[in-house]
Amino acid sequence: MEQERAKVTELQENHRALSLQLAESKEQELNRRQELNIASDELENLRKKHAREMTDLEIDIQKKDRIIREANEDLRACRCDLEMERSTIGSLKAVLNQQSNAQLTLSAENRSQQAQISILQAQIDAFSCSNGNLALELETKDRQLEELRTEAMENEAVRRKLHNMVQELKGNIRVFCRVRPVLPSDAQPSTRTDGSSTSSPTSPEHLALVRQELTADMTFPDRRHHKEITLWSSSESATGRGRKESYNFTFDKVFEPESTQAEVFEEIALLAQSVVDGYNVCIFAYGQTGSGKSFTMEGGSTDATKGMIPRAVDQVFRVAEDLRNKGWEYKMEGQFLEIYNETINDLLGKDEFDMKHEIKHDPKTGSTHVTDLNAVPLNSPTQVRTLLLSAQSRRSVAATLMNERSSRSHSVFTLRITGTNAGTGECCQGCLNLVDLAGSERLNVSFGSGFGTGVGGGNDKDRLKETQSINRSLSALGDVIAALGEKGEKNDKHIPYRNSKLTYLLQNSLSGNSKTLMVLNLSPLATHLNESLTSLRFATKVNSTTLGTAKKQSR
Ligand SMILES: Nc1ncnc2c1ncn2[C@@H]1O[C@H](COP(=O)(O)OP(=O)(O)OP(=O)(O)O)[C@@H](O)[C@H]1O
Repeated sequence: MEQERAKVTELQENHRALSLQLAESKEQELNRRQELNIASDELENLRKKHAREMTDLEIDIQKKDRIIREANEDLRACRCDLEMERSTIGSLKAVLNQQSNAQLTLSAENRSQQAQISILQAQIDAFSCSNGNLALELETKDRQLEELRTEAMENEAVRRKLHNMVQELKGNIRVFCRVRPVLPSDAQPSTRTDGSSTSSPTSPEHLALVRQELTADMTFPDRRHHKEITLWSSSESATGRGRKESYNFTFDKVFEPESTQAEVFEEIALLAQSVVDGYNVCIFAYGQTGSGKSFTMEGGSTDATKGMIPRAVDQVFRVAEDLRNKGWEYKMEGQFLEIYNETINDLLGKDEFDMKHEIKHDPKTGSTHVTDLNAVPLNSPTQVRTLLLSAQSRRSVAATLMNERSSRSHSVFTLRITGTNAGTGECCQGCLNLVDLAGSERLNVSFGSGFGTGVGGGNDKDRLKETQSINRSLSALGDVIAALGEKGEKNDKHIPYRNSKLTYLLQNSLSGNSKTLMVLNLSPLATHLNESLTSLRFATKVNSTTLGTAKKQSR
């Protein structure tokens, strides 16, 4: 028992010792656990830190990778550049080689040119000796040229004077004849008399063919002076044989269809110039409707096609300007009227055509005046062109009521010029009348037997009145010219100027106090051959009419 007790005690002692050991172990375990917790916290922190550092490192690595890639790219580009530079250097070296070769050649050439220069210099030295002589010769030639120029100017003045004298001595109405070209509109089927028509009326071949067919047989035999025109007509004799008859006419100038406005004006220029010298000049266009009167007088809108009125005005202004430095001062004014149904209308007026105008002549000065007619001071040729345009539009406004007014009325453009020379005290007045007559085909009776009042056509009352009035005035013109032709030396023949407004207005231009030119316009068409022959006979009579000598209007 004792033993048992001792054993229990020993066991208890062991138990206590073991409990103590256990407690110590537990405490140690607690401590260890705390340490373990701390260590695992630290481990966690270290892990997080490590992860962060790893992320940073990866970003860093990526950056570095990018930098490396870029550096590689740069390197590649640099290599390319280097390659290119190398090839450039290679080609530059080749060029350099070529250039140095060329330089060698140039140097050789340069040396040979230097040698040539030396030779030339020697020649120049030799020439400069004779240069002095040449300069003297040149001076003499210049002097001679100047003398010739002065002589030419003097000759020109003499030529003009002689021209005026010839024109004064000639004393008759001069007549130009102008044939207009065939126009595309002439080839329209409506113009054709045979009533035929073809498939393509506007093709060039067709037009050429139709033109040939339509054109009257006309020739111009005087190739040198251009003064003749011959018309040919074909007819059938009683025996059925074809017969050709020719009609030859001679005028002061004949203009063929190809003639230009400038060529026609060249012949008229000196007449226009005489106006500035103080003469009265009258140019009138005569011919059937559509024969080119308005084209000749007024013309088209371009410089090449402008007609006699604008060209004459330009010329008058040019001459007046030239005479300025000889002390002459000029004043110019323009009037533009039409005679329609024996009534004068002011084409430069502002009102309706209801004003009555009367024609007055001053026997002392030989000047003509139309009452209440607008006289527009003219300062430049451009202003005249504007005036002509406004007159045309005024006429065409009337034409909407009257139908083709221009061929049914006479128009008269008048340019008056007054010149004074303060130095010499001289004064002169000139007057230029440019007349576009109504179509002459309304005259059915030929000149010489006296123009009748045959009616041209149409039942319409206005047309009848127009036709009668045109007939009256054109036949009055024929009568006046016939009477002037018969006047002879005694000067006692009555001239019926008062029989129409037209002849009364142009009295001073027709009575010998004026240089008068008639431009006969002809149609080239075969259908108008008879009308052309009538016009040519009338013009021939006019051409042989002696009016007297034009007088200079000066004080
Ligand atoms: N020399 C020419 N060159 C070119 N075309 C011309 C020529 N002459 C006339 N013409 C043309 O012929 C046509 C008729 O001419 P214009 O009107 O001048 O005739 P006109 O005799 O004045 O007729 P009207 O009596 O009806 O006024 C116009 O189209 C005009 O442009």
